Amino acid sequence: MTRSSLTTPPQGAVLPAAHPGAPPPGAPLASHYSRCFGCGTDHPTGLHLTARTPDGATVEAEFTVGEAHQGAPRLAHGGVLATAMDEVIGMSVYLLHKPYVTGRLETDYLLPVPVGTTLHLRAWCNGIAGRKAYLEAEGRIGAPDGPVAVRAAALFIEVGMEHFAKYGDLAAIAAEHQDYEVNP
Ligand SMILES: CCCCC/C=C\C/C=C\C/C=C\C/C=C/CCCC(=O)SCCNC(=O)CCNC(=O)[C@H](O)C(C)(C)COP(=O)(O)OP(=O)(O)OC[C@H]1O[C@@H](n2cnc3c(N)ncnc32)[C@H](O)[C@@H]1OP(=O)(O)O
Repeated sequence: MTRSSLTTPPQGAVLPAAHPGAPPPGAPLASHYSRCFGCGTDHPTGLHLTARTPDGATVEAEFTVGEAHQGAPRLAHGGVLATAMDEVIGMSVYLLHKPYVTGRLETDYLLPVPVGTTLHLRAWCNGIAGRKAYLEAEGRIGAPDGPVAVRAAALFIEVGMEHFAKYGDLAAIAAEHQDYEVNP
């Protein structure tokens, strides 16, 4: 992955331990919001990513490129692929049971991805320093060990729940997340 210093963990960054409340290996990860473009089951044209964690810290998911995801004819749009990377990375940091948002997302496109392709996605954390989480993801064509089509590196920033109340709709999130303390 070609990555900038902004998405490279600094010295002293630590790898997070799996959260005790992480889902068991192989269990499906619930969507964090039913209308999310990446994982929402109620989104009409979203990516509908379904994911699981093999170890409580990393995430695996599949995304099949459809008609709604084209850029050039019959080829996936690069922005849609970046969304898939953002989402799977977001899911991995979400395993830490703290709210984070994407601060920076860097993407390398290595191969074109035709409509109908299933991308096998994987995301993991390279370290945490203060509010900053340094994460990475890859998407492989056709199989978990298939050729790499997309790689991404990201900096996610930890925020308080007030972030979602101030800028978004905290009530809509809270309605789907009884597990989060909304007014700590
Ligand atoms: C109930 C459950 C919890 C919530 C559930 C709902 C949603 C939660 C989201 C995800 C959940 C999970 C699963 C799946 C996920 C989805 C994937 C998609 C995720 C997204 O799609 S999310 C939307 C896009 N995202 C944004 O909408 C962010 C807009 N933005 C801001 O809201 C602010 O910009 C913020 C908060 C980022 C920082 O603002 P701030 O005021 O809090 O802090 P500040 O600016 O001081 O930054 C602190 C330190 O980070 C460094 N820093 C900041 N930004 C940087 C950058 N871009 N590059 C390099 N360094 C950066 C500074 O340089 C400083 O570094 P230092 O401390 O060393 O000085």
